Amino acid sequence: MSSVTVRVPAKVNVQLSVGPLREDGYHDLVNVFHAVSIFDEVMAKESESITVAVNGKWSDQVPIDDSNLAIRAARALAKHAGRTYGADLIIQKSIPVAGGMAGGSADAAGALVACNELWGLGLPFEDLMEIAGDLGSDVPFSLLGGTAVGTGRGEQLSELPTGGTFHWVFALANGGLSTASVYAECDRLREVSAAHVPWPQLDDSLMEALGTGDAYSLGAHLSNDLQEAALNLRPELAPTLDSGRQHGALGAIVSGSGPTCAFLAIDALHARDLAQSLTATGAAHTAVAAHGPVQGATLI
Ligand SMILES: C[C@](O)(CO)[C@H](O)COP(=O)(O)OP(=O)(O)OC[C@H]1O[C@@H](n2ccc(N)nc2=O)[C@H](O)[C@@H]1O
Ligand SMILES: Nc1ncnc2c1ncn2[C@@H]1O[C@H](COP(=O)(O)OP(=O)(O)OP(=O)(O)O)[C@@H](O)[C@H]1O
Repeated sequence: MSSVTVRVPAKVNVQLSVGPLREDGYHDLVNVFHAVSIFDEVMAKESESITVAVNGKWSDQVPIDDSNLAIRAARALAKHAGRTYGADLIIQKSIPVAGGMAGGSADAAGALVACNELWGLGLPFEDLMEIAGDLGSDVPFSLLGGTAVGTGRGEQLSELPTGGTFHWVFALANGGLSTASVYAECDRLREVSAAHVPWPQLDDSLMEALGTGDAYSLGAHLSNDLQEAALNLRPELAPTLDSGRQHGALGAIVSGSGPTCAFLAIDALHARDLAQSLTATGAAHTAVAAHGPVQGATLI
């Protein structure tokens, strides 16, 4: 086999509950991930060494040195297999960079699946999940896809059945936000308010909404403990969220660490109209309609 291609989805967090800061600098979470139909593609081609190239809209914002998460994933896989392997990784990027939609994690997950196939390793999914968890808290979910609850750092996953397809609009922002800075701002706000930080709990009403496919109830129960921090760092996101609500979004929320804003629509037609309204009114410069849940990293 001389080349393989893997398609990997973006994510939105429909519940992101952040526990107290841990000694290792991470936070324990209840993180309800939902994979949506905005995809990066990772192609792996036979080569002597491991390299990466990035094409597409956001390519100029992605590092192509050893810090690229796809390169790190390929190296971690080769190390796990105990041999030196090579692959030219070519990423077709559609997921916003540093947008809170796990774009880098998607590329890492794509590289794991693609190189496992290209190199004929045949490693089981569980091994890939373990390597994924060491690469980043969101990487296991990019492999798994669907809808799932993440605990620990977000890397310990349990799949959640959903009762239907949900329709979303994502308002993309100019420039990204660093995930670490948003968590740090969340800690700072908590320190200032001196409020007790409760242990994160799964929202039963949200679970029921997902299970029955009730978009109205899901919209009412979306929650993100990082939202206040993201809005503090990017105050211009507040009017974007308001605008989506005014145009009939069932729920409006910052996606993960932001700055992408996610809007839950009634159906596909409403999502299309909502995307148009958000751009026509200038509330977003780009708005993309998508649906979920979709599969995780998949060979195509
Ligand atoms: C905001 C989310 O995207 C929600 O899914 C994730 O929690 C972030 O996942 P990620 O981008 O894969 O993050 P990682 O690469 O593991 O960590 C980046 C940084 O985010 C912070 N971080 C991340 C995950 C977590 N549970 N607690 C944290 O405090 C830490 O400062 C860490 O150094
Ligand atoms: N393959 C990659 N694609 C995008 N960014 C990458 C990649 N590899 C490394 N990076 C670096 O990681 C940073 C975060 O990018 P990413 O797109 O993963 O953020 P994010 O979507 O906000 O992450 P998350 O939602 O998982 O917190 C970027 O600013 C970039 O410097």
